[in-house]
Amino acid sequence: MTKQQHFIFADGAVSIVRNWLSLETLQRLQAEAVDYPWQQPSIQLFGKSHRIPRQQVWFAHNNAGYRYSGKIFYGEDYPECLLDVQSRLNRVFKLKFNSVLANHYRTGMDSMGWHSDDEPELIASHPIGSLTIGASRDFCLRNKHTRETVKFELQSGDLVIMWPPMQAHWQHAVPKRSKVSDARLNFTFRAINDSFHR
Ligand SMILES: O=C(O)CCC(=O)C(=O)O
Ligand SMILES: [Fe+2]
Repeated sequence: MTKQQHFIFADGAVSIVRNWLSLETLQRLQAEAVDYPWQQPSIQLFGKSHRIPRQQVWFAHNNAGYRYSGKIFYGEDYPECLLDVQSRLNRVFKLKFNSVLANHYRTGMDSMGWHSDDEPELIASHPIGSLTIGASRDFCLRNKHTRETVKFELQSGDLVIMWPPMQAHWQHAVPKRSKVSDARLNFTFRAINDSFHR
């Protein structure tokens, strides 16, 4: 039995299912991800161009467009194992994920800053699901209004579901951890309106 934890806030909720991915699927997905078309796009910050501190790939049904880091990315076709995992998530939790941002944190020096997954092309009434493989990292949540923060350590195989209206009221981040030398993969599944950027 996998361990489940549910955190209910006044303005959102988070579920964590520890060890949701079997070791076999985890290894298959990790092997598949070696060949993903990883990118490290640049963003403009205070007039200067910076590469994001991690690698990313956007996969989406119907090659749906997603605007992040100031650019529109059109979704790559789904790799086989990632599609299997998404189908299983959709079946088990009765969800409609149709896109996923894959993140590769090469070491603890790679990170993701505070943000909400609240872009207008995402369907706000649908949860966000996130899977972790590899190094354990802290996943931090911060309430936009009260600044309350909550920290979870995510381990290989863990599934997180952020339920609406979490993205409207909370931000999340994966801070740098200089002592971590191993890589971490994260897959953040979303439901996107695929006719938004046409
Ligand atoms: O790596 C993580 O756990 C979070 C990724 C994330 O927040 C995102 O892709 O929007
Ligand atoms: Fe996010």
